[in-house]
Amino acid sequence: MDAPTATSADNGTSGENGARGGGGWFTPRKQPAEGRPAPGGTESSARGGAESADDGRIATPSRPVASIRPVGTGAERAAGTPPRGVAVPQTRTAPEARRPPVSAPHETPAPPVVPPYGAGAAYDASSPYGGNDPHHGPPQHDTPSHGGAAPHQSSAPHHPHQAVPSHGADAPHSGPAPDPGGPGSVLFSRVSDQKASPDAILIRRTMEEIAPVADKVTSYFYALLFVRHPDLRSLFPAAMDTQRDRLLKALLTAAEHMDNTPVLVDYLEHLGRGHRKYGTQPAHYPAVGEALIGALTRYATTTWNEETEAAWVRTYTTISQIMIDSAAENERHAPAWWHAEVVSHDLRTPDIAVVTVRPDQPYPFLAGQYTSLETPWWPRIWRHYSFAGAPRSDGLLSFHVKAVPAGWVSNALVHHARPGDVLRLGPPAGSMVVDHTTDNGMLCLGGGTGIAPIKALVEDVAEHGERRPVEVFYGARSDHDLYDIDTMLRLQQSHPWLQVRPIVDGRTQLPDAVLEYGPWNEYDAFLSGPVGMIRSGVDTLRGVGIPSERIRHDSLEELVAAAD
Ligand SMILES: NC(=O)C1=CN([C@@H]2O[C@H](COP(=O)(O)OP(=O)(O)OC[C@H]3O[C@@H](n4cnc5c(N)ncnc54)[C@H](O)[C@@H]3O)[C@@H](O)[C@H]2O)C=CC1
Repeated sequence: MDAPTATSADNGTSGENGARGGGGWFTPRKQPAEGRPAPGGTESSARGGAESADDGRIATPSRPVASIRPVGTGAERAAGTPPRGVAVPQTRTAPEARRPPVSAPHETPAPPVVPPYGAGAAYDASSPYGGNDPHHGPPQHDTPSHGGAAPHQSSAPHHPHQAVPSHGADAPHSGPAPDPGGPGSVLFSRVSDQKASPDAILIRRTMEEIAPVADKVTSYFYALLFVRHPDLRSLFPAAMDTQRDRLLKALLTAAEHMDNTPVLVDYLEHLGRGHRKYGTQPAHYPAVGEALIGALTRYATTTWNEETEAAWVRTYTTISQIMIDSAAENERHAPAWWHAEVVSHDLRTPDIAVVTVRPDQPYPFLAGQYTSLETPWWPRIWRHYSFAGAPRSDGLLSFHVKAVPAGWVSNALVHHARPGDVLRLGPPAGSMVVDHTTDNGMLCLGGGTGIAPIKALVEDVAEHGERRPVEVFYGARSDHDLYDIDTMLRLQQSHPWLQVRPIVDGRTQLPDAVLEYGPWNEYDAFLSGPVGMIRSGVDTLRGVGIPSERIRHDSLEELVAAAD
Protein backbone atom coordinates (compact mmCIF):
# COMPACT_ATOMS: atom_id res chain seq x y z
CA MET A 1 0.00 0.00 0.00
CA ASP A 2 1.71 3.10 -1.09
CA ALA A 3 -0.81 5.47 0.24
CA PRO A 4 -1.24 6.21 3.84
CA THR A 5 -4.11 4.78 5.70
CA ALA A 6 -2.96 5.67 9.04
CA THR A 7 -0.65 4.25 11.61
CA SER A 8 2.43 4.59 13.63
CA ALA A 9 3.24 5.55 17.09
CA ASP A 10 1.89 4.13 20.22
CA ASN A 11 -0.51 6.86 20.99
CA GLY A 12 -3.32 4.59 20.11
CA THR A 13 -2.76 2.69 23.25
CA SER A 14 -4.98 4.58 25.56
CA GLY A 15 -7.11 2.57 27.84
CA GLU A 16 -10.17 2.84 25.72
CA ASN A 17 -11.78 -0.43 25.28
CA GLY A 18 -12.48 -0.19 21.65
CA ALA A 19 -11.53 -3.65 20.50
CA ARG A 20 -13.67 -5.74 22.72
CA GLY A 21 -15.97 -8.42 21.50
CA GLY A 22 -16.50 -8.28 17.83
CA GLY A 23 -16.98 -4.57 17.75
CA GLY A 24 -13.49 -3.30 17.40
CA TRP A 25 -13.36 0.41 16.94
CA PHE A 26 -16.70 0.44 15.34
CA THR A 27 -20.08 0.23 16.85
CA PRO A 28 -21.92 -2.23 14.72
CA ARG A 29 -25.64 -1.87 14.97
CA LYS A 30 -25.90 -5.41 16.17
CA GLN A 31 -23.44 -7.56 17.98
CA PRO A 32 -22.22 -10.64 16.17
CA ALA A 33 -24.35 -13.71 16.45
CA GLU A 34 -23.82 -15.95 19.41
CA GLY A 35 -21.35 -18.66 18.83
CA ARG A 36 -19.48 -16.64 16.23
CA PRO A 37 -16.25 -15.89 17.93
CA ALA A 38 -14.79 -12.50 17.48
CA PRO A 39 -11.48 -12.68 15.75
CA GLY A 40 -9.43 -13.45 18.70
CA GLY A 41 -10.71 -11.96 21.88
CA THR A 42 -8.56 -9.55 23.74
CA GLU A 43 -5.32 -11.30 24.42
CA SER A 44 -2.34 -9.74 22.87
CA SER A 45 0.51 -11.85 21.66
CA ALA A 46 4.20 -11.50 21.51
CA ARG A 47 4.10 -10.26 17.92
CA GLY A 48 2.20 -7.10 18.34
CA GLY A 49 -0.82 -8.78 19.71
CA ALA A 50 -1.81 -10.72 16.65
CA GLU A 51 -1.84 -14.43 16.50
CA SER A 52 -4.02 -17.27 15.41
CA ALA A 53 -7.12 -17.94 17.31
CA ASP A 54 -8.20 -21.53 17.63
CA ASP A 55 -10.42 -21.24 14.67
CA GLY A 56 -7.49 -20.18 12.57
CA ARG A 57 -8.45 -16.57 12.34
CA ILE A 58 -6.30 -13.76 13.47
CA ALA A 59 -6.76 -12.74 17.02
CA THR A 60 -7.73 -9.19 17.68
CA PRO A 61 -4.87 -7.52 19.46
CA SER A 62 -5.59 -5.99 22.79
CA ARG A 63 -4.39 -2.51 22.03
CA PRO A 64 -7.55 -0.52 21.74
CA VAL A 65 -7.59 2.75 19.94
CA ALA A 66 -10.86 4.55 19.73
CA SER A 67 -14.47 3.89 19.17
CA ILE A 68 -15.76 5.13 15.90
CA ARG A 69 -19.13 5.39 14.37
CA PRO A 70 -20.11 4.28 10.94
CA VAL A 71 -20.18 7.02 8.32
CA GLY A 72 -23.45 8.81 7.91
CA THR A 73 -26.58 8.29 9.86
CA GLY A 74 -28.18 4.91 10.03
CA ALA A 75 -31.08 6.25 7.99
CA GLU A 76 -28.77 7.65 5.37
CA ARG A 77 -26.92 4.44 5.06
CA ALA A 78 -30.01 2.30 4.99
CA ALA A 79 -31.49 4.50 2.30
CA GLY A 80 -28.27 4.72 0.38
CA THR A 81 -28.19 8.48 0.81
CA PRO A 82 -24.68 9.85 0.78
CA PRO A 83 -23.62 11.92 3.71
CA ARG A 84 -23.71 15.62 3.12
CA GLY A 85 -20.89 16.84 0.95
CA VAL A 86 -20.16 13.49 -0.65
CA ALA A 87 -20.80 13.26 -4.36
CA VAL A 88 -21.83 9.92 -5.72
CA PRO A 89 -20.12 8.79 -8.91
CA GLN A 90 -22.55 9.68 -11.65
CA THR A 91 -22.46 6.63 -13.83
CA ARG A 92 -24.36 4.54 -11.40
CA THR A 93 -28.01 4.70 -10.69
CA ALA A 94 -28.95 5.33 -7.13
CA PRO A 95 -28.35 2.33 -5.01
CA GLU A 96 -31.27 0.19 -4.22
CA ALA A 97 -32.62 0.05 -0.77
CA ARG A 98 -30.93 -2.55 1.32
CA ARG A 99 -32.05 -5.99 0.50
CA PRO A 100 -32.76 -8.68 2.98
CA PRO A 101 -29.82 -10.57 4.36
CA VAL A 102 -28.41 -13.13 2.06
CA SER A 103 -28.91 -16.77 2.68
CA ALA A 104 -26.24 -19.20 3.67
CA PRO A 105 -22.90 -18.60 2.08
CA HIS A 106 -22.28 -20.58 -1.03
CA GLU A 107 -19.32 -22.81 -1.45
CA THR A 108 -17.76 -21.49 -4.60
CA PRO A 109 -14.61 -19.52 -4.04
CA ALA A 110 -14.82 -16.18 -5.74
CA PRO A 111 -11.98 -14.52 -7.56
CA PRO A 112 -10.43 -11.63 -5.72
CA VAL A 113 -11.81 -8.24 -6.56
CA VAL A 114 -8.39 -6.77 -6.64
CA PRO A 115 -5.08 -8.40 -7.08
CA PRO A 116 -3.45 -8.97 -3.78
CA TYR A 117 -1.16 -6.17 -3.00
CA GLY A 118 2.38 -7.03 -3.31
CA ALA A 119 3.60 -5.89 -1.24
CA GLY A 120 3.29 -6.34 -2.62
CA ALA A 121 3.81 -4.39 -2.52
CA ALA A 122 4.71 -2.25 -2.00
CA TYR A 123 2.90 -2.45 -2.49
CA ASP A 124 4.29 -1.64 -0.66
CA ALA A 125 3.33 -2.26 -2.65
CA SER A 126 3.30 -2.39 -3.11
CA SER A 127 4.68 -1.69 -5.75
CA PRO A 128 5.73 -0.08 -5.52
CA TYR A 129 7.14 -1.04 -7.05
CA GLY A 130 8.01 -0.59 -15.14
CA GLY A 131 10.05 1.15 -16.17
CA ASN A 132 10.73 2.87 -13.15
CA ASP A 133 7.72 4.92 -13.06
CA PRO A 134 4.25 5.56 -14.09
CA HIS A 135 3.28 5.48 -17.65
CA HIS A 136 0.67 8.12 -17.25
CA GLY A 137 2.38 11.07 -15.82
CA PRO A 138 3.17 14.30 -17.54
CA PRO A 139 4.97 14.15 -20.84
CA GLN A 140 8.60 13.39 -20.52
CA HIS A 141 9.64 16.86 -21.55
CA ASP A 142 7.64 18.39 -18.77
CA THR A 143 9.68 19.69 -15.98
CA PRO A 144 8.24 18.60 -12.70
CA SER A 145 7.60 21.62 -10.58
CA HIS A 146 8.80 21.85 -7.06
CA GLY A 147 5.72 20.88 -5.18
CA GLY A 148 3.77 22.47 -7.93
CA ALA A 149 0.42 21.84 -9.44
CA ALA A 150 -1.18 18.50 -9.13
CA PRO A 151 -0.38 16.24 -12.00
CA HIS A 152 -3.37 15.32 -14.03
CA GLN A 153 -2.64 11.72 -14.39
CA SER A 154 -1.65 9.02 -12.17
CA SER A 155 1.67 7.58 -11.50
CA ALA A 156 2.12 3.97 -10.85
CA PRO A 157 4.79 2.67 -8.63
CA HIS A 158 8.22 2.32 -9.93
CA HIS A 159 9.43 -1.14 -9.99
CA PRO A 160 7.74 -3.91 -8.29
CA HIS A 161 9.86 -5.67 -6.07
CA GLN A 162 8.71 -8.11 -3.58
CA ALA A 163 10.54 -11.31 -3.70
CA VAL A 164 9.15 -14.70 -3.26
CA PRO A 165 9.48 -15.68 0.35
CA SER A 166 13.07 -16.01 1.20
CA HIS A 167 14.76 -18.90 2.80
CA GLY A 168 14.79 -17.50 6.23
CA ALA A 169 16.52 -14.23 5.69
CA ASP A 170 15.15 -11.42 7.72
CA ALA A 171 15.05 -7.88 6.57
CA PRO A 172 16.53 -5.47 9.02
CA HIS A 173 13.46 -3.44 9.69
CA SER A 174 10.77 -4.84 7.60
CA GLY A 175 9.52 -8.28 7.05
CA PRO A 176 8.95 -9.55 3.60
CA ALA A 177 5.80 -8.32 2.09
CA PRO A 178 3.79 -11.00 0.44
CA ASP A 179 4.11 -11.80 -3.17
CA PRO A 180 0.69 -13.11 -3.79
CA GLY A 181 1.20 -13.74 -7.41
CA GLY A 182 4.69 -14.94 -7.33
CA PRO A 183 5.19 -18.29 -8.87
CA GLY A 184 5.76 -20.79 -6.21
CA SER A 185 4.57 -18.44 -3.59
CA VAL A 186 2.00 -19.70 -1.19
CA LEU A 187 1.39 -16.24 0.11
CA PHE A 188 -2.18 -15.22 0.06
CA SER A 189 -3.27 -18.47 -1.40
CA ARG A 190 -6.94 -18.48 -0.84
CA VAL A 191 -8.50 -20.56 1.84
CA SER A 192 -11.33 -22.51 0.29
CA ASP A 193 -14.81 -21.49 1.29
CA GLN A 194 -15.25 -24.82 2.97
CA LYS A 195 -12.49 -23.99 5.38
CA ALA A 196 -13.07 -20.26 5.50
CA SER A 197 -14.28 -18.58 8.65
CA PRO A 198 -17.80 -17.16 8.65
CA ASP A 199 -16.41 -13.65 8.51
CA ALA A 200 -14.23 -14.53 5.53
CA ILE A 201 -17.19 -15.90 3.67
CA LEU A 202 -19.25 -12.80 4.28
CA ILE A 203 -16.36 -10.61 3.22
CA ARG A 204 -15.87 -12.56 0.02
CA ARG A 205 -19.49 -12.08 -0.83
CA THR A 206 -19.14 -8.36 -0.43
CA MET A 207 -16.04 -8.45 -2.59
CA GLU A 208 -17.81 -10.35 -5.33
CA GLU A 209 -20.59 -7.83 -5.36
CA ILE A 210 -18.43 -4.75 -5.52
CA ALA A 211 -16.04 -6.16 -8.10
CA PRO A 212 -17.89 -4.73 -11.12
CA VAL A 213 -18.07 -1.30 -9.49
CA ALA A 214 -14.68 -1.27 -7.85
CA ASP A 215 -13.83 2.14 -9.35
CA LYS A 216 -16.93 3.68 -7.91
CA VAL A 217 -16.32 2.13 -4.55
CA THR A 218 -12.86 3.62 -4.61
CA SER A 219 -14.05 7.08 -5.58
CA TYR A 220 -16.72 7.03 -2.96
CA PHE A 221 -14.37 5.74 -0.32
CA TYR A 222 -11.96 8.62 -0.83
CA ALA A 223 -14.74 11.15 -1.11
CA LEU A 224 -16.05 10.04 2.24
CA LEU A 225 -12.64 10.02 3.77
CA PHE A 226 -11.68 13.51 2.65
CA VAL A 227 -15.02 15.13 3.21
CA ARG A 228 -15.20 13.80 6.72
CA HIS A 229 -11.53 14.22 7.45
CA PRO A 230 -10.09 16.92 5.24
CA ASP A 231 -6.98 16.96 7.37
CA LEU A 232 -6.08 13.54 6.00
CA ARG A 233 -5.90 14.81 2.42
CA SER A 234 -2.47 16.25 3.00
CA LEU A 235 -1.10 12.81 3.73
CA PHE A 236 -1.80 11.75 0.17
CA PRO A 237 -0.12 12.93 -3.00
CA ALA A 238 -1.71 15.71 -4.97
CA ALA A 239 -2.42 13.25 -7.79
CA MET A 240 -4.50 10.47 -6.43
CA ASP A 241 -5.46 8.53 -9.52
CA THR A 242 -3.34 5.50 -8.93
CA GLN A 243 -2.10 6.14 -5.50
CA ARG A 244 -5.53 6.27 -4.02
CA ASP A 245 -6.34 2.90 -5.38
CA ARG A 246 -3.58 1.30 -3.47
CA LEU A 247 -4.93 1.99 -0.03
CA LEU A 248 -8.33 0.55 -0.68
CA LYS A 249 -6.86 -2.36 -2.61
CA ALA A 250 -4.61 -3.21 0.24
CA LEU A 251 -7.42 -3.09 2.75
CA LEU A 252 -9.74 -5.18 0.63
CA THR A 253 -7.03 -7.68 -0.14
CA ALA A 254 -6.12 -8.03 3.48
CA ALA A 255 -9.73 -8.43 4.49
CA GLU A 256 -10.28 -11.10 1.89
CA HIS A 257 -7.34 -13.09 3.13
CA MET A 258 -7.90 -12.82 6.83
CA ASP A 259 -7.89 -16.56 7.25
CA ASN A 260 -4.38 -16.84 5.90
CA THR A 261 -3.07 -15.87 9.24
CA PRO A 262 0.72 -15.95 9.33
CA VAL A 263 1.11 -14.56 5.85
CA LEU A 264 -1.38 -11.86 6.47
CA VAL A 265 0.18 -10.82 9.73
CA ASP A 266 3.54 -10.46 8.00
CA TYR A 267 1.90 -8.44 5.27
CA LEU A 268 0.10 -6.15 7.64
CA GLU A 269 3.09 -5.65 9.86
CA HIS A 270 5.05 -4.64 6.81
CA LEU A 271 2.32 -2.25 5.81
CA GLY A 272 2.17 -0.79 9.26
CA ARG A 273 5.87 -0.10 9.34
CA GLY A 274 5.84 1.23 5.80
CA HIS A 275 3.09 3.68 6.63
CA ARG A 276 5.15 5.50 9.20
CA LYS A 277 6.78 7.53 6.45
CA TYR A 278 3.43 8.95 5.47
CA GLY A 279 2.96 10.45 8.89
CA THR A 280 -0.03 8.28 9.61
CA GLN A 281 -1.23 8.00 13.16
CA PRO A 282 -3.38 5.47 15.00
CA ALA A 283 -6.17 7.99 15.17
CA HIS A 284 -6.41 7.93 11.38
CA TYR A 285 -7.45 4.31 11.25
CA PRO A 286 -10.99 4.73 12.50
CA ALA A 287 -11.52 7.44 9.89
CA VAL A 288 -10.41 5.07 7.18
CA GLY A 289 -12.58 2.33 8.62
CA GLU A 290 -15.61 4.55 8.60
CA ALA A 291 -15.06 5.43 4.98
CA LEU A 292 -14.54 1.79 4.10
CA ILE A 293 -17.75 0.70 5.73
CA GLY A 294 -19.54 3.68 4.21
CA ALA A 295 -18.40 2.80 0.70
CA LEU A 296 -19.20 -0.88 1.08
CA THR A 297 -22.60 -0.13 2.52
CA ARG A 298 -23.40 1.96 -0.47
CA TYR A 299 -22.24 -0.41 -3.18
CA ALA A 300 -22.67 -3.89 -1.77
CA THR A 301 -26.40 -3.34 -1.61
CA THR A 302 -27.38 -6.96 -2.20
CA THR A 303 -25.13 -8.67 0.27
CA TRP A 304 -24.81 -6.00 2.92
CA ASN A 305 -26.59 -6.60 6.19
CA GLU A 306 -25.85 -6.23 9.83
CA GLU A 307 -24.03 -9.49 10.03
CA THR A 308 -21.83 -8.57 7.10
CA GLU A 309 -21.11 -5.18 8.54
CA ALA A 310 -20.13 -6.75 11.84
CA ALA A 311 -17.76 -9.07 9.98
CA TRP A 312 -16.14 -6.12 8.19
CA VAL A 313 -15.86 -4.16 11.39
CA ARG A 314 -14.15 -7.02 13.16
CA THR A 315 -11.86 -7.64 10.27
CA TYR A 316 -10.89 -4.03 9.74
CA THR A 317 -10.30 -3.60 13.43
CA THR A 318 -7.93 -6.53 13.40
CA ILE A 319 -6.15 -5.31 10.28
CA SER A 320 -5.59 -1.85 11.58
CA GLN A 321 -4.57 -2.99 15.01
CA ILE A 322 -1.84 -5.20 13.62
CA MET A 323 -0.59 -2.29 11.53
CA ILE A 324 -0.61 0.10 14.45
CA ASP A 325 1.15 -2.33 16.75
CA SER A 326 3.77 -3.04 14.12
CA ALA A 327 4.40 0.65 13.52
CA ALA A 328 4.64 1.32 17.24
CA GLU A 329 7.14 -1.47 17.70
CA ASN A 330 9.17 -0.31 14.72
CA GLU A 331 9.21 3.23 16.03
CA ARG A 332 11.32 2.12 18.95
CA HIS A 333 14.30 1.32 16.80
CA ALA A 334 13.93 2.87 13.37
CA PRO A 335 13.06 6.28 11.99
CA ALA A 336 9.92 6.70 9.94
CA TRP A 337 12.09 7.82 7.04
CA TRP A 338 15.61 8.85 6.25
CA HIS A 339 16.78 12.00 4.55
CA ALA A 340 19.41 11.18 1.96
CA GLU A 341 21.56 13.70 0.16
CA VAL A 342 22.56 13.03 -3.42
CA VAL A 343 26.33 12.80 -3.46
CA SER A 344 26.84 11.71 -7.04
CA HIS A 345 24.82 11.51 -10.23
CA ASP A 346 26.29 9.46 -13.04
CA LEU A 347 24.37 9.64 -16.31
CA ARG A 348 25.24 6.33 -17.95
CA THR A 349 22.97 6.67 -20.98
CA PRO A 350 20.65 9.51 -22.02
CA ASP A 351 17.98 7.98 -19.83
CA ILE A 352 19.73 5.93 -17.16
CA ALA A 353 21.48 7.41 -14.15
CA VAL A 354 23.24 5.86 -11.20
CA VAL A 355 22.30 8.01 -8.26
CA THR A 356 24.26 7.71 -5.03
CA VAL A 357 22.99 9.16 -1.77
CA ARG A 358 24.19 9.55 1.78
CA PRO A 359 21.48 8.87 4.38
CA ASP A 360 21.39 11.22 7.36
CA GLN A 361 21.63 8.25 9.73
CA PRO A 362 22.62 4.63 9.37
CA TYR A 363 20.41 2.74 6.98
CA PRO A 364 20.50 -1.00 7.59
CA PHE A 365 19.38 -3.22 4.75
CA LEU A 366 20.20 -6.47 3.03
CA ALA A 367 21.58 -6.89 -0.46
CA GLY A 368 18.72 -7.63 -2.84
CA GLN A 369 16.25 -5.42 -0.99
CA TYR A 370 14.68 -2.20 -2.18
CA THR A 371 13.47 1.00 -0.65
CA SER A 372 10.77 3.53 -1.32
CA LEU A 373 12.01 6.92 -2.40
CA GLU A 374 10.43 10.36 -2.54
CA THR A 375 11.94 13.31 -4.42
CA PRO A 376 11.56 16.95 -3.43
CA TRP A 377 9.90 17.62 -6.79
CA TRP A 378 6.97 15.27 -6.26
CA PRO A 379 6.04 15.29 -2.60
CA ARG A 380 4.30 12.22 -1.26
CA ILE A 381 4.87 10.26 -4.44
CA TRP A 382 7.00 7.30 -3.56
CA ARG A 383 8.69 4.88 -5.92
CA HIS A 384 10.58 1.72 -5.27
CA TYR A 385 14.20 1.30 -6.22
CA SER A 386 16.55 -1.53 -5.41
CA PHE A 387 19.82 -0.95 -3.72
CA ALA A 388 22.40 -1.38 -6.45
CA GLY A 389 24.97 -2.77 -4.11
CA ALA A 390 25.52 -4.55 -0.84
CA PRO A 391 25.75 -2.40 2.31
CA ARG A 392 28.95 -0.31 2.29
CA SER A 393 31.17 0.76 5.11
CA ASP A 394 30.71 4.42 4.14
CA GLY A 395 26.95 4.04 4.36
CA LEU A 396 26.32 5.31 0.84
CA LEU A 397 23.45 3.87 -1.17
CA SER A 398 23.19 3.68 -4.97
CA PHE A 399 20.21 3.31 -7.25
CA HIS A 400 19.88 2.67 -10.96
CA VAL A 401 17.15 4.85 -12.40
CA LYS A 402 15.77 4.73 -15.91
CA ALA A 403 13.67 7.70 -16.99
CA VAL A 404 10.58 6.25 -18.54
CA PRO A 405 8.16 8.21 -20.70
CA ALA A 406 5.85 10.17 -18.45
CA GLY A 407 7.61 8.97 -15.35
CA TRP A 408 7.58 11.76 -12.87
CA VAL A 409 9.92 10.47 -10.26
CA SER A 410 12.26 8.67 -12.63
CA ASN A 411 12.59 11.74 -14.87
CA ALA A 412 13.22 13.94 -11.88
CA LEU A 413 15.92 11.61 -10.66
CA VAL A 414 17.60 11.19 -14.03
CA HIS A 415 17.24 14.70 -15.44
CA HIS A 416 16.97 17.01 -12.45
CA ALA A 417 18.59 15.51 -9.41
CA ARG A 418 22.06 16.81 -8.67
CA PRO A 419 24.48 16.48 -5.78
CA GLY A 420 23.13 18.37 -2.82
CA ASP A 421 19.50 17.52 -3.46
CA VAL A 422 17.86 15.75 -0.57
CA LEU A 423 15.55 12.79 -1.05
CA ARG A 424 13.56 10.83 1.47
CA LEU A 425 13.83 7.08 1.85
CA GLY A 426 11.38 4.73 3.46
CA PRO A 427 12.40 1.53 5.21
CA PRO A 428 14.06 -1.32 3.35
CA ALA A 429 11.84 -4.13 2.15
CA GLY A 430 11.92 -7.24 0.09
CA SER A 431 13.18 -10.73 0.58
CA MET A 432 15.10 -11.43 -2.62
CA VAL A 433 18.18 -11.92 -0.51
CA VAL A 434 21.00 -14.42 -0.36
CA ASP A 435 20.57 -17.45 1.85
CA HIS A 436 23.99 -17.78 3.37
CA THR A 437 23.10 -21.05 5.05
CA THR A 438 23.50 -22.93 1.79
CA ASP A 439 26.21 -23.09 -0.79
CA ASN A 440 23.82 -23.70 -3.65
CA GLY A 441 24.82 -22.11 -6.88
CA MET A 442 23.02 -18.89 -7.76
CA LEU A 443 21.51 -18.32 -11.19
CA CYS A 444 20.74 -14.62 -11.58
CA LEU A 445 18.81 -13.01 -14.42
CA GLY A 446 18.90 -9.23 -14.53
CA GLY A 447 17.01 -7.42 -17.29
CA GLY A 448 17.77 -3.74 -17.90
CA THR A 449 17.92 -1.80 -14.65
CA GLY A 450 16.85 -5.01 -12.98
CA ILE A 451 20.58 -5.71 -12.84
CA ALA A 452 20.80 -3.39 -9.83
CA PRO A 453 19.80 -5.84 -7.11
CA ILE A 454 21.65 -8.65 -8.90
CA LYS A 455 24.85 -6.67 -8.55
CA ALA A 456 24.04 -6.27 -4.86
CA LEU A 457 23.61 -10.04 -4.48
CA VAL A 458 26.97 -10.66 -6.16
CA GLU A 459 28.69 -8.21 -3.83
CA ASP A 460 27.02 -9.85 -0.88
CA VAL A 461 28.37 -13.26 -1.84
CA ALA A 462 31.81 -11.76 -2.36
CA GLU A 463 31.78 -10.15 1.07
CA HIS A 464 30.82 -13.41 2.71
CA GLY A 465 33.84 -15.01 1.15
CA GLU A 466 31.78 -17.78 -0.29
CA ARG A 467 32.88 -20.02 -3.07
CA ARG A 468 29.52 -20.86 -4.54
CA PRO A 469 29.07 -20.56 -8.27
CA VAL A 470 27.19 -17.44 -9.28
CA GLU A 471 26.03 -17.16 -12.89
CA VAL A 472 24.66 -13.81 -14.01
CA PHE A 473 22.75 -13.36 -17.25
CA TYR A 474 22.50 -9.63 -17.93
CA GLY A 475 19.85 -8.90 -20.56
CA ALA A 476 19.41 -5.72 -22.55
CA ARG A 477 17.74 -4.54 -25.71
CA SER A 478 21.02 -3.41 -27.29
CA ASP A 479 24.73 -3.16 -26.49
CA HIS A 480 24.12 0.44 -25.64
CA ASP A 481 21.64 -0.55 -22.97
CA LEU A 482 24.21 -2.66 -21.12
CA TYR A 483 25.01 0.41 -19.09
CA ASP A 484 26.55 -1.48 -16.17
CA ILE A 485 28.43 -4.18 -18.02
CA ASP A 486 31.84 -2.77 -17.14
CA THR A 487 31.08 -3.03 -13.44
CA MET A 488 29.82 -6.55 -13.80
CA LEU A 489 32.84 -7.66 -15.82
CA ARG A 490 35.17 -6.14 -13.25
CA LEU A 491 33.43 -8.17 -10.58
CA GLN A 492 33.89 -11.24 -12.72
CA GLN A 493 37.59 -10.57 -13.02
CA SER A 494 37.90 -10.34 -9.25
CA HIS A 495 35.90 -13.43 -8.44
CA PRO A 496 36.59 -16.79 -10.08
CA TRP A 497 33.25 -18.15 -8.91
CA LEU A 498 31.37 -15.48 -10.87
CA GLN A 499 30.37 -15.77 -14.52
CA VAL A 500 28.69 -12.79 -16.21
CA ARG A 501 27.01 -13.25 -19.58
CA PRO A 502 25.61 -10.22 -21.40
CA ILE A 503 22.61 -11.21 -23.48
CA VAL A 504 21.56 -8.64 -26.03
CA ASP A 505 18.25 -9.17 -27.80
CA GLY A 506 18.85 -10.89 -31.07
CA ARG A 507 19.34 -14.51 -31.81
CA THR A 508 18.15 -15.29 -28.34
CA GLN A 509 16.50 -13.38 -25.53
CA LEU A 510 17.18 -13.30 -21.87
CA PRO A 511 15.34 -16.16 -20.28
CA ASP A 512 15.93 -18.53 -23.18
CA ALA A 513 19.64 -17.86 -23.11
CA VAL A 514 19.99 -19.88 -19.92
CA LEU A 515 18.94 -22.98 -21.85
CA GLU A 516 22.26 -22.94 -23.64
CA TYR A 517 24.03 -23.48 -20.36
CA GLY A 518 23.41 -25.48 -17.24
CA PRO A 519 22.45 -27.83 -15.78
CA TRP A 520 20.61 -25.57 -13.34
CA ASN A 521 18.67 -27.95 -11.17
CA GLU A 522 21.08 -27.47 -8.25
CA TYR A 523 20.84 -23.68 -8.39
CA ASP A 524 18.76 -21.11 -6.59
CA ALA A 525 17.37 -18.56 -9.03
CA PHE A 526 16.99 -14.79 -8.75
CA LEU A 527 15.05 -12.81 -11.33
CA SER A 528 14.91 -9.05 -11.60
CA GLY A 529 13.62 -6.96 -14.48
CA PRO A 530 10.47 -6.30 -16.48
CA VAL A 531 7.42 -8.33 -15.62
CA GLY A 532 7.41 -10.11 -18.96
CA MET A 533 10.95 -11.25 -18.39
CA ILE A 534 10.12 -12.51 -14.95
CA ARG A 535 7.07 -14.39 -16.14
CA SER A 536 8.84 -16.11 -18.96
CA GLY A 537 11.91 -16.54 -16.82
CA VAL A 538 10.02 -18.41 -14.17
CA ASP A 539 8.55 -20.72 -16.78
CA THR A 540 11.95 -21.33 -18.29
CA LEU A 541 13.61 -22.02 -14.97
CA ARG A 542 10.93 -24.38 -13.85
CA GLY A 543 11.34 -26.10 -17.15
CA VAL A 544 15.01 -26.71 -16.47
CA GLY A 545 14.25 -28.25 -13.12
CA ILE A 546 14.48 -25.47 -10.58
CA PRO A 547 11.63 -25.87 -8.14
CA SER A 548 9.39 -22.87 -7.58
CA GLU A 549 10.42 -22.44 -4.01
CA ARG A 550 13.98 -21.79 -5.13
CA ILE A 551 13.00 -19.08 -7.59
CA ARG A 552 12.86 -15.57 -6.17
CA HIS A 553 11.79 -12.46 -7.96
CA ASP A 554 10.08 -9.14 -7.72
CA SER A 555 6.40 -8.93 -7.06
CA LEU A 556 4.41 -9.44 -10.20
CA GLU A 557 1.58 -7.42 -8.78
CA GLU A 558 3.80 -4.49 -8.29
CA LEU A 559 5.26 -4.90 -11.76
CA VAL A 560 1.84 -5.02 -13.25
CA ALA A 561 0.76 -2.04 -11.20
CA ALA A 562 3.76 -0.16 -12.45
CA ALA A 563 2.54 -0.66 -15.98
CA ASP A 564 -0.83 0.89 -15.23
N1 LIG B 1 15.88 0.16 -11.10
C1 LIG B 1 15.76 -0.84 -10.24
O1 LIG B 1 16.24 -0.77 -9.13
C2 LIG B 1 15.03 -2.08 -10.62
C3 LIG B 1 14.21 -2.11 -11.72
N2 LIG B 1 13.47 -3.24 -11.99
C4 LIG B 1 12.60 -3.31 -13.14
O2 LIG B 1 13.35 -3.73 -14.24
C5 LIG B 1 12.75 -3.25 -15.41
C6 LIG B 1 13.84 -2.67 -16.28
O3 LIG B 1 13.30 -2.05 -17.41
P1 LIG B 1 14.20 -1.79 -18.69
O4 LIG B 1 15.57 -1.45 -18.24
O5 LIG B 1 13.46 -0.79 -19.51
O6 LIG B 1 14.22 -3.22 -19.39
P2 LIG B 1 14.11 -3.57 -20.95
O7 LIG B 1 12.73 -3.39 -21.44
O8 LIG B 1 15.20 -2.82 -21.64
O9 LIG B 1 14.40 -5.15 -20.93
C7 LIG B 1 15.52 -5.68 -20.26
C8 LIG B 1 15.69 -7.14 -20.66
O10 LIG B 1 14.51 -7.86 -20.39
C9 LIG B 1 14.11 -8.58 -21.56
N3 LIG B 1 12.67 -8.61 -21.65
C10 LIG B 1 11.85 -7.55 -21.62
N4 LIG B 1 10.57 -7.96 -21.75
C11 LIG B 1 10.63 -9.32 -21.88
C12 LIG B 1 9.63 -10.33 -22.02
N5 LIG B 1 8.33 -10.02 -22.09
N6 LIG B 1 10.02 -11.60 -22.08
C13 LIG B 1 11.32 -11.92 -22.01
N7 LIG B 1 12.31 -11.01 -21.89
C14 LIG B 1 11.96 -9.72 -21.81
C15 LIG B 1 14.70 -7.81 -22.72
O11 LIG B 1 14.87 -8.69 -23.84
C16 LIG B 1 16.01 -7.35 -22.14
O12 LIG B 1 16.96 -8.38 -22.24
C17 LIG B 1 11.70 -2.27 -15.04
O13 LIG B 1 10.46 -2.90 -15.17
C18 LIG B 1 11.99 -2.00 -13.57
O14 LIG B 1 10.82 -1.75 -12.85
C19 LIG B 1 13.57 -4.35 -11.23
C20 LIG B 1 14.36 -4.37 -10.13
C21 LIG B 1 15.17 -3.24 -9.74
